[in-house]
Amino acid sequence: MTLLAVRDLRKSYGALAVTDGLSLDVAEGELHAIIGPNGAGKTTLIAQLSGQLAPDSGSVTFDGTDITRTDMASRVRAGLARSFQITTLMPAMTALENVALAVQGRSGSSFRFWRPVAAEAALNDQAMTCLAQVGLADRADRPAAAMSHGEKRQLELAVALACRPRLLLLDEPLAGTGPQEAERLVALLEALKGQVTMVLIEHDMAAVFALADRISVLVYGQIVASGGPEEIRQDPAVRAAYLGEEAC
Ligand SMILES: Nc1ncnc2c1ncn2[C@@H]1O[C@H](COP(=O)(O)OP(=O)(O)OP(=O)(O)O)[C@@H](O)[C@H]1O
Repeated sequence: MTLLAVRDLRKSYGALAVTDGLSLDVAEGELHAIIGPNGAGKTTLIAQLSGQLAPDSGSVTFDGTDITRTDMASRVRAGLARSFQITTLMPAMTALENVALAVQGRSGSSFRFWRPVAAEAALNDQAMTCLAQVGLADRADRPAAAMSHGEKRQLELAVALACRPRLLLLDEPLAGTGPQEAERLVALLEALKGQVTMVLIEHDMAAVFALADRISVLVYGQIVASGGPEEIRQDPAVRAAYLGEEAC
C-alpha cells in the first residue's frame, strides 16, 4: 500500500526550480532513501513533505488524504514526523524529560484524567519505551547537554518516535557522527525497519545501500530513477549523474 504519494510537486526560488515536477511513491513499511548530489533539492523536498515549506503546485497525499496545504503540527498528529536538522533538544533536561515532553505533546490533555503521580508514571513509562527503542535506556537520567553527539542523535530519534509516527522523515541522521556512532545509528535504523515507514536523506552511501528497501535518485529537482539498491547501483543514468564509478 502506498502511504505517501507526491505528484508533480513544484517549488521555485526566483528562476531556480528546486523541485521541478517531482513525483514519488513511498510504500507502507519500507525504508525509502532519497539520494542526489549537493543542491539537488533533497532538503527542500523534505521541508515540503513535513509541511515546513509550501509547494508552488502539485500534491502530497498521506494515507489517502491530501495534506498539501496542511500545517506541520497537523501532519505530526496524522502520523508524519520529521527528525534531525529540526528537533531542538532541551539541553538542561534529562533524556527522559525530553522524550516525556514529546509524549505529552502528542497526548495533549489525555493525561489530565489521571491522578498526577499516576499520570507522571504513565508518561515516564511511555518515554522509557522510546528511549529503550533507541538504545538509551541506561542514559535516561543524563542531561541532553552531557550526551555525546551520537547519543543526541539517538535521543532526537526517541523524541520523534514519541510522536508515534507512521512515517518518519530522516534528514541526514548520520551527519557529523564518527564511524562508531554512525555504525550504532545504522543498526538502530535497521532495527526500526518494518516498525515505521521511513524516508531517509543521507550522504553516506554505504549506509544508504545497506539500509534502503528502495532508493530514489533526485537530480535537479526531479526523480530520475527509483528502484531497489542493486537496480540503482546498476542504472547507467544514475552512475553518470551521481554515483560515479568509484561508488559502485
Ligand atoms: N530559501 C532559499 N532561497 C533560495 N534558494 C534556495 C533556498 N533554499 C534552497 N535553495 C537552493 O535550492 C537548491 C536546493 O537546495 P537543497 O538544500 O534542497 O539541496 P540538497 O539536495 O538538500 O543539498 P545538500 O545535499 O547540499 O544538502 C540549492 O541550489 C539551494 O541553494
